Amino acid sequence: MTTKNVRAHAYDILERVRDGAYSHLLVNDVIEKQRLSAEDAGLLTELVYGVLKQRPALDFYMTPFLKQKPSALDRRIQTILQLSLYQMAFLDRIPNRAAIHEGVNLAKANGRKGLSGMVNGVLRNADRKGLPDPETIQDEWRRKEVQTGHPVWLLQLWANMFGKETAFEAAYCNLKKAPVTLRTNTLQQSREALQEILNEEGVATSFGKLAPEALITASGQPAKTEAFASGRFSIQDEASMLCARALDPKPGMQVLDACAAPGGKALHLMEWMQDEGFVTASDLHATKLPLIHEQAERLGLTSFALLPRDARQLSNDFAEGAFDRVLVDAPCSGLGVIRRKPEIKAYPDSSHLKEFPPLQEEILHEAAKLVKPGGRLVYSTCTLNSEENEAVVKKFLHEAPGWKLEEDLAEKLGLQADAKKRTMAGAVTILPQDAGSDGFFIASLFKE
Ligand SMILES: C[S@@+](CC[C@H](N)C(=O)[O-])C[C@H]1O[C@@H](n2cnc3c(N)ncnc32)[C@H](O)[C@@H]1O
Repeated sequence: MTTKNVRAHAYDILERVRDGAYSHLLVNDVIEKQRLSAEDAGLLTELVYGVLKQRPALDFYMTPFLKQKPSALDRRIQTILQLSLYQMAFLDRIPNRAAIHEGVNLAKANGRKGLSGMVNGVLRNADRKGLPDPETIQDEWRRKEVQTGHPVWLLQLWANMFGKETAFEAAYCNLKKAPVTLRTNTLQQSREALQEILNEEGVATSFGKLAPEALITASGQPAKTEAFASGRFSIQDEASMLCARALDPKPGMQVLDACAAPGGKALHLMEWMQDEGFVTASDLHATKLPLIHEQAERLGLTSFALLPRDARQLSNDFAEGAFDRVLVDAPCSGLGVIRRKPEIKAYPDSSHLKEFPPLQEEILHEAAKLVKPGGRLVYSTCTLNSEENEAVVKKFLHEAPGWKLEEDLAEKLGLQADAKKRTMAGAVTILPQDAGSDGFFIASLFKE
């Protein structure tokens, strides 16, 4: 495949993401179906994620060379300019003239022949006169929007929660590449033994900082190893590994994962319990459940059942107090996983965030009914939004008598003071800058 074709694929993906598709699924799909070489796959990933991460900067760069605002451009032309400017501003290995030439060709190929002259003019001007410097932006929020690629509404949301400096730090961190983190299947070997096995297969790793079962990939392709095929590990973010630790189910227990797909935590819970006991992995979307079955087979795990259910109606299936442990890893806005899914920050304002708390509250109440007296309920999200995290838990505690937060959660998880200080007692908030994991929230509840 030529670099030119890789750009055309990147453009198609970016346009489809603007229509609501998920970048990581499309990128993986093109890499697989087109059988891209490692080099082409790297370039495609870089172009798609780079543009999605840096959109505010790319629009800022094109502005001096346009007659209208970037948002008023023909949408396809805006995407083509973003893609070309990304190569010019961020990729040293691509000469500007190649980026310009291919940008013009993309405009022609996508039915924008009449506008290809405009693309040519903007890009040539940018090349000749140089790109504007974000440091010259007077307003601090707008400047940070351009520098971090995060919209002002999101920076302000985080500044209200964590303070301005911490919020900016999280946003800068999201510009980095997310690590590929591996969860040792401790039923097969220790983390140290897995590290050696992977080393022999050409995958170098270091120990994770948050979870004792985590390895961080330094080089190589872990998903292509024999060790992966034979179930020695899974790929899972490190912060999300802490859910099993927080829930801490013992072998032989009855456990419910109420929002289980695609299954990372449910499978971890089975490993945690030595595959003894029973994990009911339930999810609203039946189509997502077979993947859990497939992964369980790979990992050699058998102690589970899959259940396609709306978590708001689980008490139709189970008696009150049927489970020793219940995990609610709730559907959320995903503001902690922006590095992996940068389109998450593309909303023009925060109004879409309002849809989540009512659903989260309902699921939490229903799940709580199913916990045995003396049992434990863990509520987690991969978002950094107090309305979906602390506020949901506080409202639940207010409405559900007898429930309390486990105040020593941060200590139990072995976390630094920061994770605890940022939120209420009995919960932790992990930011991407803490240990390189995703942003994550966990609260652990028990009923007296
Ligand atoms: C954050 S993801 C769960 C990730 C999963 N725990 C893991 O570790 O792989 C949230 C899940 O909730 C599911 N979901 C959304 N609404 C739901 C509902 N009303 N009842 C049950 N599951 C729901 C989604 O399908 C999604 O798979």
